[in-house]
Amino acid sequence: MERSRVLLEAARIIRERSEELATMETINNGKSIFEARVDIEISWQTLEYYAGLAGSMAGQHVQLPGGSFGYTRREPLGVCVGIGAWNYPFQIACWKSGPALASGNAMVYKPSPFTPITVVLLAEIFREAGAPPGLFNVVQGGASTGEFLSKHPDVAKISFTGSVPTGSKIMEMASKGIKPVTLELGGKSPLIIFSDSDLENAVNGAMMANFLTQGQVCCNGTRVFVQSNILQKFTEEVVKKVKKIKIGDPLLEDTRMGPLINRPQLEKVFAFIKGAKEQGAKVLTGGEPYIPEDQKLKAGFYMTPCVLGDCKDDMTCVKEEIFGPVMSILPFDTEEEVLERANNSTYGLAAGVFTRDIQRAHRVVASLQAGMCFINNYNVSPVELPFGGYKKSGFGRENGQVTIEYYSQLKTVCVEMGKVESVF
Ligand SMILES: NC(=O)c1ccc[n+]([C@@H]2O[C@H](COP(=O)([O-])OP(=O)(O)OC[C@H]3O[C@@H](n4cnc5c(N)ncnc54)[C@H](O)[C@@H]3O)[C@@H](O)[C@H]2O)c1
Ligand SMILES: O=CCc1c[nH]cn1
Repeated sequence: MERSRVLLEAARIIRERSEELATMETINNGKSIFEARVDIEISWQTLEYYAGLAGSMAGQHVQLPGGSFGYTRREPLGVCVGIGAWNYPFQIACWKSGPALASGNAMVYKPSPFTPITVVLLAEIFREAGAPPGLFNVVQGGASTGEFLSKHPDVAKISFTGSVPTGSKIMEMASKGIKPVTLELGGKSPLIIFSDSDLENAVNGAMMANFLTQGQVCCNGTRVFVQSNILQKFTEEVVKKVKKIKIGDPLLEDTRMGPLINRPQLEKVFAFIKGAKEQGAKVLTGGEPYIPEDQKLKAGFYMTPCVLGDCKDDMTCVKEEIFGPVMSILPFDTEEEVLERANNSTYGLAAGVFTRDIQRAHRVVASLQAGMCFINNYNVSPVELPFGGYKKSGFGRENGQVTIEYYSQLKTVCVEMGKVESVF
């Protein structure tokens, strides 16, 4: 209950300061203030949710013959390290610290060097909320700092959010110390639109699946499979909507797309679009540098959101994670065919299906190789639901009750009520 009170107070402070925190997150990352507000809301909800679980953590009591019994205790791991990506800086820190602190651990958190600011505010908020000094710590730095923390003998667990290559290195370092890891890695998720979908919903779902946070979202449904008989109508509607996305100063109320995180990321996205064109894809809209009118924004890393048509499964833009505002549209004919193509990826973070046929919806998600599946929506993140990947998208989960298991260890106590029967 003591941990619960600290988390609830931290959630209250975040709620009270949400406008200031959202503004800082926009400055930190470049995402629109509109989206940053949602991130902050999800963040305090996360702390409230784990505050609710903190007081009810319990083990099991197991009866054994002769009045003997056993019981289990759920115990903290110790010092947990959180290493975060730059796309949801404050929210990722709350997704990790909420369950870590609720379970009785301390946390050392390293944000991405591209977004160092808001997690420091989170640390101040935890202190103000009554967390003892040293319970939640922020260490700034890049790869070498992350490696130092991952190898440190006093660290009990590492929870990592980032790319597959870094995740693989972290797993290797953790293996030396036999430390548990949670890996929230990248994706190239499929979104399947059947012709019986509510078209307006499906189009809105595809927009949500591709263009939040300038397309820099791990679970984005960037391979949009559309049943051939609605391909033309769907594509027209999506292109119309994408052209209307308001790009510009992310601190303005009506902006929906700010700049990408940095110059290398922008150039990487343009290289994917160039490669897509060379491989035969057609740019239906966007994919160009965007120079805002406002003088002070001219050096920003802006681009117009892009839709690619005439895509094929073996194109690089369809196989690899772009991590930018680029949607690839792929036609399909049958359920069987689309399932095989959707699963033909080394990733397995998320997947989505739009259909009015509820039996088909459940049949399809049961066959999809992805940790987070959406039916008739995409990219909603309720804290009550576990989130995480299959295959190279990682393992372990964030959010939901199950995450307590990733931040605690189980002790079994066996109690003898009779005499010791020695075999010697
Ligand atoms: N599954 C998820 O929940 C999720 C969420 C957000 C982002 N991502 C993924 O993250 C990637 C983009 O983020 P990124 O560019 O920040 O990823 P990244 O792997 O480059 O960096 C992530 C973090 O790891 C640190 N790091 C880098 N090298 C390290 C090393 N050798 N040892 C220890 N730490 C190291 C970085 O400083 C940063 O804090 C994408 O692939 C995206 O899909 C996944
Ligand atoms: O980027 C992936 C999804 C997510 C949102 N918040 C943390 N991870």
